[in-house]
Amino acid sequence: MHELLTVDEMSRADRWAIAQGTPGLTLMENAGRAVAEAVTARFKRASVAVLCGPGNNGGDGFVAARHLSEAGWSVTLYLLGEREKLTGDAAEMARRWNGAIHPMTGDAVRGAGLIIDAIFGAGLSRPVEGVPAELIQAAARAGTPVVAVDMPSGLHGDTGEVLGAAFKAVLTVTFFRAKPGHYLLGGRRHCGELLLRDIGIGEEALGELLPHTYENCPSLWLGGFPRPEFGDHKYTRGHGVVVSGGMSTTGAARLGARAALRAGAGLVTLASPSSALMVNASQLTAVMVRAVNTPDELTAFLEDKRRNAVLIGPGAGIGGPTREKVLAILLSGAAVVLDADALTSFEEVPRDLFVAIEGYFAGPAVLTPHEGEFKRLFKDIEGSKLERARAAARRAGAIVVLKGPDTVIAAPDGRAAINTNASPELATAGSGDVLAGIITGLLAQSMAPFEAACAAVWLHGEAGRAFGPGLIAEDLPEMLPVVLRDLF
Ligand SMILES: NC(=O)C1=CN([C@@H]2O[C@H](COP(=O)(O)OP(=O)(O)OC[C@H]3O[C@@H](n4cnc5c(N)ncnc54)[C@H](OP(=O)(O)O)[C@@H]3O)[C@@H](O)[C@H]2O)[C@@H](O)CC1
Ligand SMILES: [K+]
Repeated sequence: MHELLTVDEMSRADRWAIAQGTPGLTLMENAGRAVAEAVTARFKRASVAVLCGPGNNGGDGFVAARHLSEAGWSVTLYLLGEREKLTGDAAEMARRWNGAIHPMTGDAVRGAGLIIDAIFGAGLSRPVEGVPAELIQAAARAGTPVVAVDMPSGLHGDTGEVLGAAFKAVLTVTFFRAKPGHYLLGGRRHCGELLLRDIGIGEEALGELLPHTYENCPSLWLGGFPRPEFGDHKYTRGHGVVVSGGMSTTGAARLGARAALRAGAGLVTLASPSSALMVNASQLTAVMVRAVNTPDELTAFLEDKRRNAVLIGPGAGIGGPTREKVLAILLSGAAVVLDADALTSFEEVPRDLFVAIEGYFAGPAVLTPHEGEFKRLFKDIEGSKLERARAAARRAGAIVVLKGPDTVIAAPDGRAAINTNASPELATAGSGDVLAGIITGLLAQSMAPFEAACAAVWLHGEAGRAFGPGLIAEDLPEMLPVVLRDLF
């Protein structure tokens, strides 16, 4: 499992390991050595500037400098602040460093072939300014490769936010478990390659911490992923329903329906207004189409409980009729995916939606907003993308998939996953409709909603990667067979 630890959880893991008998000095030695080993394995020998900060991140820097120097590299070490002010393990590692300790000045990286950034790690507590900020600019101007210890200095480990300024590393070596900030957008932009190294903290630490943030990887949901078994027939694989928009906005729903079918739903029906029936019917083959016009007709249509997962929103239109249909679906007890217009339709009355989701008869709900739709429904929720998705999931009582290059999937119980496999090609019209359709297809097969949303986001990312340049939304469902074959 790919757990992510917050800065606070990481320092608790450190303390736990120390309490279990692994000295802090050993952890720091292992961390610094791992950095030196990563550097010697990846870079040609160069003159290295090791930039050490006043805390334990700097301590790791002293260790890395020692190992690189012992390996015959030319190392110049710069310290931010006074040596006498170093304490604890970092002070001891400074004693073990035999070379000179230069004061950190604005020209510390001039002429360096490689920079090791050990200024600030998990202990970043305020915006970076002064000499470190100057060095960040100088490194960027010179194009000197930067290897970051734990976090690029300036990047916050929990939020991925840049405080003041941050190094853009080509490689970041972190320890035990990555942090959310490594994978949220700022981290993706600043960390370069991310290497995770064991430094002697036992896996049992996780049993103490009970982390609930994850990188979205198959290990998180593969165990619950529906796979057809011998003897299954189409009805045992679930029946997805996608609500179509009117005559001129039917394409989005068809994309979703196709994706639901490709994701494994046994049957998929497009619930279409009569006016759009011909348009839809002329474009569909395996997906069925039925005339469903009003909220009452939708209620009647969903009385057949085999129709167990419903997508509404793509092309649905904004306003009262869409709201009524959403409420009808929630009352039916089917699992529901609310996307696009189905979300925006509740902009003025979000409470009505949340109350309906919490309703006695309501099935599981998955909300798939992009940033704009999110702001319309959760106007007052602020913080990092991770914090916002989590708070929204709790408020709505639903799974929230906050989309973007670093999509976050959050559950009301506090679990959250950050997705890391999205390719920029996914930013294309209709891509979100396909994602909503994949979720619907998995829900139809009775996959648990948090896991279904995580799996769908991952499959969507892989499909985009598998197709590559030139991708349009229509291609995504057609890539699912390849992706699924690789997955199993
Ligand atoms: N614990 C362990 O056993 C292990 C930990 N490990 C390593 O330790 C790192 C965490 O160490 P850490 O907690 O000492 O924090 P660190 O990142 O060095 O920074 C704190 C110092 O920076 C200062 N400071 C902060 N922001 C600033 C700013 N903007 N501008 C100026 N100053 C600023 C801050 O000052 P203060 O806020 O106290 O005034 C304080 O002096 C972790 O990332 C990993 O690399 C590994 O060795 C494995 C074992
Ligand atoms: K650093």
